Amino acid sequence: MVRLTAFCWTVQRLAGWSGGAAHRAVVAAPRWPARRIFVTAAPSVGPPASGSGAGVSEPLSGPEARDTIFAVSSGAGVRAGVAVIRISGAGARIALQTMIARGRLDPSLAWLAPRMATLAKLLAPGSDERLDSALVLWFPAPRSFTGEDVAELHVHGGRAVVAAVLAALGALPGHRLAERGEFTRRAFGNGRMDLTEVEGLSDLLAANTDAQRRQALAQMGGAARARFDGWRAQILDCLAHTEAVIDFGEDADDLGSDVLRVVSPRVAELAAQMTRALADARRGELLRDGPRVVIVGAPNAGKSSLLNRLAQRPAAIVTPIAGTTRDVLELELQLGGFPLRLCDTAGLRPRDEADEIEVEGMRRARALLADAPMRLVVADVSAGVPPSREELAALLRGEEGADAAGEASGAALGDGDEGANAAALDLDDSSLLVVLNKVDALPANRAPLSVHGIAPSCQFCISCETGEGMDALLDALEARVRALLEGEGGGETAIVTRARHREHLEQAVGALERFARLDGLMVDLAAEELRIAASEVGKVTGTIRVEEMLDIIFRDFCIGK
Ligand SMILES: Nc1nc2c(ncn2[C@@H]2O[C@H](COP(=O)(O)OP(=O)(O)OP(=O)(O)O)[C@@H](O)[C@H]2O)c(=O)[nH]1
Ligand SMILES: [K+]
Ligand SMILES: [Mg+2]
Repeated sequence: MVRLTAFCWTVQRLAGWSGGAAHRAVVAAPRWPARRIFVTAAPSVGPPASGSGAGVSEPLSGPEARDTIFAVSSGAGVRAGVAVIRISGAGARIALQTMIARGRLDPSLAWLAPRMATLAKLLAPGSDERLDSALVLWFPAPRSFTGEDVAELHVHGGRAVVAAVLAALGALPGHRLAERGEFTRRAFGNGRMDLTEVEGLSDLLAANTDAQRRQALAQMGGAARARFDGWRAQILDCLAHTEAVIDFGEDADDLGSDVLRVVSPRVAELAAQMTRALADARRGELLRDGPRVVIVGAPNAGKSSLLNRLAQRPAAIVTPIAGTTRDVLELELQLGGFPLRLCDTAGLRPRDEADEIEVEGMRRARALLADAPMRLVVADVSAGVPPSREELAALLRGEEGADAAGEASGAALGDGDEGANAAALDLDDSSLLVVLNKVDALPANRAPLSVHGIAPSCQFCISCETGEGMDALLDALEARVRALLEGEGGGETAIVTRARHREHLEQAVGALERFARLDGLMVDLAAEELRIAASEVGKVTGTIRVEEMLDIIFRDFCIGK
């Protein structure tokens, strides 16, 4: 990241230095909303825009800002065999006309077949200095990723090559480096993608596991969009029927009951469909982020050793001193193609045996335990005695029990803590696995150990030292993570993949439910509820735009995407 930033700075400075003052302003200007449009129809480079003439000066905002943007799309700052530089905007054509030897001979670009790779010599604008030979791809608008004219230059990946080509592009009037996610933002602005598809693309770029890749691909391909658009269209249809009644004025009351009689079952069915989509145990969101698997237990039980075993590296400090771990240590892992976030925590013990730092560590451990979708409770059985069910329950509950939530230091735990503690207590919950560790210290011919009163399928004898029993534990963990993320649909992709979707959908369902409670005399109110529902669903796909939300979504992208 640091390297990337530093690299871009160099390019910006190079570009600014090689061009005139106007170019410098264009290239280095930090934000895009308040840009000006540059008319780039002239086929030659000509003198740079100087604030009048070539520049049309009414300020544009949002996706309408129409500079020609360019960026390395193949991972800036990375040394690789090939670097892909993408150019989007009306000026993409100019770039090809001025920087490609054949483009100068025949500016009509007739020799450049759309969407076909063409080998070409890249020249510095205004000189015959050869920058590289490149594969050039030309995607005339609107059949391109952004919906604008797009050119791709596949150049050699050396830093000097890439810097020289970027500097040359920056010297063209109206051309500037793209910002984070700006290509995608233009694709969205031009209707090439809706917001859920944009988010799918963002998730695809971030996907670390197969399951994340599958979900992201489905979403990018419009799976969620189709559902949300379908719902919105149906709500709008119901709204049209309802609004028609309002126009009948005096006679509206009778008509109102008639229409609501027809529309109501449809609205109820829509609310039911949306409620079903919401009742997915948040698996779409969990899969994006990776569910948390929290390791808890008494000090020295071997929690950090277990984390290191699972991570296959010494990520956490392990010592024989009880109370070694204090902070929460979280690692991202893959298990059977699924992501998870494994958390090591401070050992749980009576407060009066712990120092101040440990007490804070335990508070954090309990807070995590409370809403973790998976828990591993580790116990040391090297003495040959497994813990009792009651001992485990007491460990998870903590002596403070519910009163911890009321304390000032526990404020971050929030109001729901008492209930959450009770949930953490449920030893029969299949999200909780009991891990009996250090069996290597037991005699070889020992009788198998187990905690009385806990299902055999939920407890595992292991040794972090020798690795004994790890396979069975991993199998069980994988099965549970799979069940959590695939749900009962057995792999049908979730359409609610972000809290944002959930919030809007809940609002929409709320409006539809209020609609259902109105009678035929309140057609105005009924129409208003439908309008709210349609608008909330529209916010998910971006049909209804909320600028702040767009900023947040596109900020997640890398430069060049
Ligand atoms: N023999 C044996 N020793 C183990 C095993 N697992 C952990 N230990 C030892 O137990 C001690 C404590 O291990 P840790 O992993 O630090 O335990 P912890 O639960 O993280 O401890 P705290 O962070 O202090 O709560 C260390 O000396 C480990 O080497 C095991 O499977 N067999
Ligand atoms: K320890
Ligand atoms: Mg530890």
